[in-house]
Order: sequence, then C-alpha cells, then structure tokens
Amino acid sequence: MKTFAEFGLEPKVLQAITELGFEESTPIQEQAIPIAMAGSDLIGQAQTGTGKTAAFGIPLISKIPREEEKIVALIMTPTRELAIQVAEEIGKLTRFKGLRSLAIYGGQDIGRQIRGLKKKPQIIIGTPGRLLDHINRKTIRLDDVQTIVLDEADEMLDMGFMEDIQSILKLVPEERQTMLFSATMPPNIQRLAQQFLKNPQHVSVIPKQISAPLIDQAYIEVPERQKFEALSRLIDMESPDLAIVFGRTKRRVDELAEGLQKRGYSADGLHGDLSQNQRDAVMRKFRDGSIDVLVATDVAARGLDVSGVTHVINFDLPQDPESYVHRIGRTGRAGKEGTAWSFVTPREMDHLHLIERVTRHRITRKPLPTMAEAIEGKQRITAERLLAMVEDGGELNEYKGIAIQLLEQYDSVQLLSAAMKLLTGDTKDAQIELTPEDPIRAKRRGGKNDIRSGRKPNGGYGGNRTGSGTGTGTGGGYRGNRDNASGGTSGSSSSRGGYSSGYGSNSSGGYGGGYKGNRDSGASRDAGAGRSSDRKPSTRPSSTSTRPAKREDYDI
Ligand SMILES: Nc1ncnc2c1ncn2[C@@H]1O[C@H](COP(=O)(O)OP(=O)(O)OP(=O)(O)O)[C@@H](O)[C@H]1O
Ligand SMILES: [Mg+2]
Repeated sequence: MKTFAEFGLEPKVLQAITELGFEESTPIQEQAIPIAMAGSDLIGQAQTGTGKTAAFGIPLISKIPREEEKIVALIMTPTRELAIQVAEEIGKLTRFKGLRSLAIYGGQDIGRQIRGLKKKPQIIIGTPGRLLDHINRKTIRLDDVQTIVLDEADEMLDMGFMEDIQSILKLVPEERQTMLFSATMPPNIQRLAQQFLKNPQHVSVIPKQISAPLIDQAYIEVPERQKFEALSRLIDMESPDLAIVFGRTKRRVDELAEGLQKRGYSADGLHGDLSQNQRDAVMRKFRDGSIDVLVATDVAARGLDVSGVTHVINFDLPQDPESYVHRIGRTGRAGKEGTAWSFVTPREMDHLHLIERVTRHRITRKPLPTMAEAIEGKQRITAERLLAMVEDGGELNEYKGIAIQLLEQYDSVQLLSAAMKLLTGDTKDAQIELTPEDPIRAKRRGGKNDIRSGRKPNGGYGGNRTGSGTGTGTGGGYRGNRDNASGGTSGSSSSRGGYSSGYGSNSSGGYGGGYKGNRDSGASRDAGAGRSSDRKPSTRPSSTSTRPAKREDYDI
C-alpha cells in the first residue's frame, strides 16, 4: 500500500492526514487519488468502511486554493447525518490548509445556513433537496463549481433524488470534474453517469465477497414475538461496546428504543420522523458514547462511520441484500473487526438465503442465547467493571475500613457475590410488547442479479423507475405499496402507480412484490407525521407522475 506522501500532496494536507492517524492509503484511495488528482472524472466502488470519503476528499481539497472565495466544490449525500459526517471529515482534512466547508441539509434552520454561506465556504456538502432550495433562493450559486461528488449515488436515486440531482448538475459548469461513488451500478446510475460524466475512469475494489471481510456474520432463527427477548439476551451475552440495532419501520424503532430503555439499556432511536435537532442529539450521544445502543431505521444504513461500533443487529431483516451489506458495514470499518447478527423469523428463511446468495457469503446459524449465557455476559461485564476499579487502586481507601469489618464477619465469596448481584442489577425484566411486523419474504428472483454486476438484487428496478407503465398488477411491489401509503400526504397514489408497475413489469419483477411491500404497507401510519422535508414543496416539479417519493417520506 502507498503512503500518502507518495501521492505528491501538499504538506498541509499531508499533515492533516497524519493527524487523522492514516498511515497508509486504503486500496480505493490508492487507485482513486492519482486519477482524481489528474482531474479525470471517476466512478468509484468499494466495500463499506474502506475510506471512500478520503478517496474523493483528498483530491477535492488539494485542488482548491486557500484564498478562493466562491463555492468551487459540491458534495451530495443521501442523508442528513451523512452530510454532517462528510463535512466533518472534510473539515479535518482541511484543518491546516484552512479551507471553509459547510453542510447544507434539510431540517436545519435555513437562516443559520444562510449565515454560514456568508462566510464564503469553498466546499458545500449537502442533501439534494435543501441544496435546490438554496439554489432557488439564490443563496447558493453553482456557477463556479469545479468539482462535484455524488456519494452513495445509488441510494440518492433510490430515495427519489434523480430529478433534483439532474437539476443541480445542469447548473454546474460543464468544465468540471465529477466523481460518483455508488455501491451498485444499476441502469439509472449508468444513465446518470453517461449524461453527466466525461470519460469516467472506473475504480472498483470489490473482492469476491461483497461484504467487508472483517465482519463476523451470524443469524438466529426466532419467532417474531420472541425477538425482543432474544435482543436483550444477545446484548447481555455479547456486551457490545457500541451497537446499532436496525428495525424495519419508524414505529418499530420507537418501540424498540423504549423497550430497551425500560430494561435499563442505554439506548435511543433514530429515524426520519424525529426533528433534526433530535436526530443530531441522538447521533451526538452515540458518537460520544453516552448511549451505547443506537436503534435505527435504514436512515442509518448508509455511510455512517462511528468508531467503536462492534455490533450490528438486524432486529428485522432488511428489504434487500444490498441494504444488508450496508447495514452490517456500520461495523468492521477501517481495518477493525465487527459482528453482525440477524434475527430471522421462520417464514423469512428464504429471504435470508437470498441475502446469502447475493452477497455470496454464508451466514452462520447460531442458537438463541440462553438465559444462562445472558446472565453470564452481564456478570462478566460486572466483573470487568470491578476489576477495572481494583486496578485503578487509589480511590478505594475510604471503603477499605468497612470492607475489612465485613470480611471479619462474613464469608468473602458470599460478600463478593452479593456485591456483584447489586452491581449487575435487577434480573426481573420489564415485559416488553412490540407491535408485530409482517415477515419479509423473498418471492421469486431473476437469475443474474447481483450487487457486483451492478444490478439491484430486486431485479433491476433502477432501469424502470422512471417508467410509466400502466398496469395495476400486484407484482408492482414495493413502490406501489409505498405510494398508496403516501397518497394522502404527497402526490396522488394513482400517478405513482404508473411508476411502480413499471418496476413490476421487469423481467424479474414480482420478486420485490412481497417483501418491499411489507415495509411500506406500514408507512401509512407514519407518512406525514411531523417530518420535515429536505425540500420546499415549491421546488417540486409539477409532473410528479413518474417521480418516486423520497424514502425519508415513508417509513425510515
Ligand atoms: N488510509 C486510512 N487509514 C486508516 N483509516 C482510514 C483511512 N482512510 C479512511 N480511514 C477511516 O476509515 C473509516 C471509514 O471511512 P469512510 O467512512 O470514508 O468509509 P466508506 O468507504 O465511505 O464506507 P461506506 O461505504 O460505509 O460509506 C473512517 O473512520 C475513516 O476516517
Ligand atoms: Mg462512505
């Protein structure tokens, strides 16, 4: 692997990289940085947690002169949390060079963003909706942009940002460098690339197994109604440093977070119906370790990089294999090891096998942790806490008098056991009832779809997403359900129906029909509930007929 000094970077950027503790470049960085530094357009694909942010970030900041006063670089991300995180990483990389960067995302006070823009940042990192909002208000001009990055491009398109991205890209001078990073290369990404990238170089570091090799993957077959018990036993047994628990819907996440709190875990929930302030607060608490279990919808599946996440638990299986890869990729990052567990209800076994096939990775079956294992795990933690304090020494003096007295009267094993029992906490656990979710099921699946060939595992829907089919068949699948759910709040369900049927008519359509639908059928109760859109309604194009709604508007 190359050291960063070998890329001919300026000293101030090198200094920042050293400060970040990066010693050698990762494979995607080694390949992408020289190409990007030479100014070429680029399409990058690499496993989760392998440093794609710096792969585009380093060349991007290298190009910008310190005295620049205009917006010359724009990075787009699918979620707000990711915009914030990428802005932080860019901030760290430009620390010594002294560039200004700003995150622009929905849900944050626009006045505050406008004040930030007055400081003349050179680099903007934002979600497409809010970016367009600023463009329409003329608070952001893209006339001088020389570098564009689309991070998690496939996810942005999945979330319905295609038109927004196209509108934005059309406003950027043609003389520019465009870099696109995507987990997959479905047809719509390819079209986007064709339309907006010039002779892009493909940089792909994707080994045989798509998921990161450092993640130990296991599953537990467990009936829906026993899942919560399984979760608390698993957490007790494994005692993660930090864990992310993924739930299928917003309601699920709320119930899980509340249930875990009732049982005394330090947990909190993250999903798209929370205010941005709440979302920020939860992420802050998770990053600084004041909570150790983050319960989240797929809003946290992509790109999030929190060091110390040792466990990812799929409380509910994800919609599709690709989402599985991204979810578990929140652990096992930057060369560290991680563990991923998935709960699979008996009726979801097919779906699990589908995930195994597409990811080309066997997921090990493990038994439900027993009560004894859970208790043992808890006791181990208590013992560790005790020992840490013993090794710490000093501060115990004021307890020693009473300890000696007690030991004179009682058996030492008896005493220590009692102390440990107190420390471990009450084992009488609160009863937690969750609203049951329908199982996710894999129906039928087309032959060659796989993440690495760039096709969505659910059958190339990317190519059809802007289709205008007219069928009403049930194979139409998830978009159809999703749209029904949202019909009352944005757009008409019938117009969107055309879109979904286009998907269903795909050669391998029907596969997505059942399992996508499950998630979204629950969306109706959540749709519109206090969410804050990433965009102003006025920026919505009038012809919404072929436009999928954003994922955030639904159930994550
Ligand atoms: N060369 C390096 N050496 C050590 N650590 C690195 C290096 N490059 C990046 N990292 C760290 O690795 C972690 C993962 O990086 P990053 O978030 O960019 O991954 P990613 O490839 O974008 O993952 P994802 O697909 O999940 O978005 C970050 O904490 C980052 O600081
Ligand atoms: Mg990333």
